[in-house]
Amino acid sequence: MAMVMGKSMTANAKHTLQFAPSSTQKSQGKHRLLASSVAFQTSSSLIAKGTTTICTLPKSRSLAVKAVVTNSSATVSKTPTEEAVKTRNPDLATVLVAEKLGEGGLDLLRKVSNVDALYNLTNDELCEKISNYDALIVRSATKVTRKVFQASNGRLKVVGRAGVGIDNVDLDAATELGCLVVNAPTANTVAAAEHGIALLTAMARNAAPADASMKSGKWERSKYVGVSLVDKTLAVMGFGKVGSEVARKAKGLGMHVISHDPYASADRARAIGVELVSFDEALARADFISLHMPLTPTTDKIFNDDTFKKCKKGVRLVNVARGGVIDEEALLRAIDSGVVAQAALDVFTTEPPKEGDSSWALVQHKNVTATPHLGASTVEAQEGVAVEIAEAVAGALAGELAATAVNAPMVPAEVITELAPYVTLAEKLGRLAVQLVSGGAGVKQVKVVYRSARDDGDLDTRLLRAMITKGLIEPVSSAFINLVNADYVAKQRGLKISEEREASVSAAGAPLESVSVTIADVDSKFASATGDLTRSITLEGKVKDGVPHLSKVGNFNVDVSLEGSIIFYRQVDQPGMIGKVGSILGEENVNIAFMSVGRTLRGLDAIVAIGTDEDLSKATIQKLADIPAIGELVFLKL
Ligand SMILES: NC(=O)C1=CN([C@@H]2O[C@H](COP(=O)(O)OP(=O)(O)OC[C@H]3O[C@@H](n4cnc5c(N)ncnc54)[C@H](O)[C@@H]3O)[C@@H](O)[C@H]2O)C=CC1
Ligand SMILES: O=C(O)C(=O)COP(=O)(O)O
Repeated sequence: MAMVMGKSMTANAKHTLQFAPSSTQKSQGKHRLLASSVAFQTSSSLIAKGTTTICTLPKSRSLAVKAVVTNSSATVSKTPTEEAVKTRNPDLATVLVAEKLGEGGLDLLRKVSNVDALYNLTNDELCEKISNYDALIVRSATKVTRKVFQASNGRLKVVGRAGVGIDNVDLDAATELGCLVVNAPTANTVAAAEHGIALLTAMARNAAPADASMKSGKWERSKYVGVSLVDKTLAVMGFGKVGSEVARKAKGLGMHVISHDPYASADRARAIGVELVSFDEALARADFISLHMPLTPTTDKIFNDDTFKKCKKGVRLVNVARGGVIDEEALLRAIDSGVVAQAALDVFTTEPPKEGDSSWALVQHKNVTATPHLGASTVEAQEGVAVEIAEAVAGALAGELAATAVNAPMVPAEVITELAPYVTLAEKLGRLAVQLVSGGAGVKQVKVVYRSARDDGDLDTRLLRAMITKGLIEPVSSAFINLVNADYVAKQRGLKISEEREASVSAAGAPLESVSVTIADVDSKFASATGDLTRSITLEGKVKDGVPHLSKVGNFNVDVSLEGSIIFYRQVDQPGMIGKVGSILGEENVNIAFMSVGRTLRGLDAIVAIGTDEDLSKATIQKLADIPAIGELVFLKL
């Protein structure tokens, strides 16, 4: 008699708890996030409609989301006060705010988490502390490097960038380690655009040097004759949120505005009277150039010696984007040669500039107007950004994937709502299937078949694939898997997941009729789970009345709700079996939640799937396995 207990696998099975939003949170405005958030579900429970869990933390650090005001308060200290540590609520997530954040955001965070506001940490100090935190909030000064993610030992689950540019966060490292990165992309747009215009006008009229001259007691009217903006051509490089706002304002100043942005829509540009042109044409025509693109490998030093050669002599340059989009040495040369008449810079390659470097030399140059990265620094923008990022981080900790996630696929809220029970089903199928694998060859090939009446374009399977991956990998490893890193982790482990669609005519309205997961090229602890192919394990599931059900084990039809734990066994189809099994479970106080018998032919074999509320002891499993008519038996945890 082949009898296998699922012990070694189940011992490894991890229990994760989702962060589900409470009504309190929703009443505090979380519903705004839900409207455009991606949800992600864990193994442990069903979720509120429209949300799914992106972050699952070990139970000990689970976030009981409730309105609790902790005693931790904003401080400029580098370590939390003893009082703050003592009064920490262990049921709440702990958030490190590493740069100055508006009070509105801090208040919001304090209601749902323990908050340490510790500013001016060095990178080493951040690395030392980060393993104490579930979330980190930064602005542009903190470099969230791979070292930081590694130093967190897997605890850090969310990084919130209180602003737009995420060039100070190592997104590859975040993604690989399953850490969600969110930003606050809208609240500082107007501030940055206003600062761009402030620098443009201040530069044209020499406001800063004239002010410095007057403060030194001089009255130099002829030295500071400026240039007019009206009728001049402004090239806005990057027609995104800030760029288009600058364009709108510059139109109001009577400028002729052209723009280069490889991804901008011509209609949007036309709507505000802006002509979209090529990069070279923008340079050739502009009297003023204003930079508004992100710093990426493509835009790194996009303004260099070659670029400046293409500019009109005497062009004036404004940069409120990122210092790195300009080769600063080349800009110094261009200013010295008169190609660039003036520059107004808010951002630098090195912030703050250090004596001797190119940023420093630019700041000191008489033709340069400089501000210390002030684009987002208005009272209004900082309050807005603080609330925007606090909502995004709290939402992510509560299991929602904020609309501003920058390293996870965005799935519309209505798709999440619709797929929620299938997401649970997908994880549980993966979790069950991998527990049926025997031997140490490892799972390398998995085929997922979605039976659906929907067209391909009408069924987004990314969430389902990610959850199957989670289910397959988490029970047999220490990996933490979520929507952020599922594909990455699968690839790292050489796990190939192929997806197929089968058309079905039934299940009117439902996105899916069934999902099946086949692990190929493995031996099974439960031979009956192998389907038509030898050395493969196939499980199929369906959603009934919103509840995930197992519908097939190998070629046997079963119907068992996927809750609690499951016993599978193969038995000779004969009377009295249910009674025998039931009384053994009863003696051990194990409650049967569901039971399903699937047989091939009367009198031949049957597969029985029993859902139990309690776990089975080794002795109970042995007693069941010893029943003579039972051929093979496994106990699996969901
Ligand atoms: N100085 C400061 O305090 C602030 C700086 N910023 C920076 O301003 C920049 C723009 O921010 P948003 O408008 O909010 O971002 P956004 O994402 O709305 O716009 C960026 C635009 O740049 C375009 N782009 C990408 N590559 C380009 C290229 N090679 N050439 C031309 N355009 C390109 C994109 O298509 C997009 O339309 C970012 O670098 C951001 O970090 C934003 C806020 C405050
Ligand atoms: O939002 C951005 O991209 C900014 O550059 C603002 O940076 P800050 O948050 O002021 O350090």
